[in-house]
Amino acid sequence: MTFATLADFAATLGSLPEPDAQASDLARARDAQLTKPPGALGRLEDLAIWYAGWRGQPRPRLDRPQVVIFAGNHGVVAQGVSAFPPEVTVQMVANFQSGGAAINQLARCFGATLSVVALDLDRPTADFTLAPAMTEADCAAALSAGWQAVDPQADLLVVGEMGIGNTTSAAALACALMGGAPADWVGRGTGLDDAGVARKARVVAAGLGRHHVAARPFEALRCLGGRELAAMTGAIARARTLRIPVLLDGFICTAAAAVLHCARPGALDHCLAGHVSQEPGHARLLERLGKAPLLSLGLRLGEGSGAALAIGIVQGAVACHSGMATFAEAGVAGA
Ligand SMILES: O=C(O)c1ccc[n+]([C@@H]2O[C@H](COP(=O)([O-])O)[C@@H](O)[C@H]2O)c1
Ligand SMILES: Cc1cc2nc[nH]c2cc1C
Repeated sequence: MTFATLADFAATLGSLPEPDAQASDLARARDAQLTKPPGALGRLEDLAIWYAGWRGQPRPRLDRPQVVIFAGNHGVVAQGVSAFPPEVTVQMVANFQSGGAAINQLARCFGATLSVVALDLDRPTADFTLAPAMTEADCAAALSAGWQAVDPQADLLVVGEMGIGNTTSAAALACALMGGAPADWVGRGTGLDDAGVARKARVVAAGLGRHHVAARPFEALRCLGGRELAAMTGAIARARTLRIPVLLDGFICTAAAAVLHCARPGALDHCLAGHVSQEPGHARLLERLGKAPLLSLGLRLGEGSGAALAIGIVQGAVACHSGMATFAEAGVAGA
């Protein structure tokens, strides 16, 4: 599917599938019979039941995790908001393609396929302190690219990103969607010092002053976001239509997801927070979304890394749920 307008994309949120209640009920009943004290697998039990509901299978398999990394460049880097130069975006895309990045190693560890989608890297978005980051056509094209990147055969999706400057876009987007002050949403990103963080907050404030997007989530995405953020928004929505569970990565990924939540409450019910990153706005945003992260490892890399690690947690939960013997099968006495 290709979207020509933001309204075309928004229309896809009108009829989203829900989890299969019968599969969740049967999974819950199975969980109660497995050879462990009730609740002894903690959050893994809820995870397995959640996964079973979305997949529509009481005893699901998890065989085909997919990681997709979207890359974009940002005009707002002209404001001095990143510790790294913008050329790093295209250089890291080459690194992903040749297998040298952290995400290549992590995807391999968990048996996930990895796709890399570079979005017009030679045509950065506009500096949002001066103009909307994207035209409607650009934003719709990026949403479409995300939508199309999801493999319909995947049974778990990680969306990640690469884009020098994108923690500034994510902070502006989060502030527009959730309110509060720019200082609540900015952090060091790739390694700004205190003066850099203060400058970043002023840049976010300038963007919010210029674009009046309150209560218009897709306009906030268009004016303040970036192509890789819009692509993540599109991919997360597409996964929902396919009932593919999603693991959210760091601050930028979660800001992109929050657009869907604000446009249609419940639109992220198929998503779990893979981890909480070091970027201070991430924990705040997850709290606003009501999502408790699976991992908290002090990561601040992006590129899907924290969510990829969490694939292993979901694999563990599903393997126990679907592979364990019941008390009756194993001849183990109950409590
Ligand atoms: O995932 C996160 O929470 C995260 C936190 C800090 C930095 N990053 C990554 O660093 C880049 C953006 O940082 P910056 O300082 O250039 O805005 C981008 O490529 C992200 O993948 C990612
Ligand atoms: C080197 C580098 C690698 C990254 N991976 C994701 N974001 C990144 C930012 C930098 C600077």
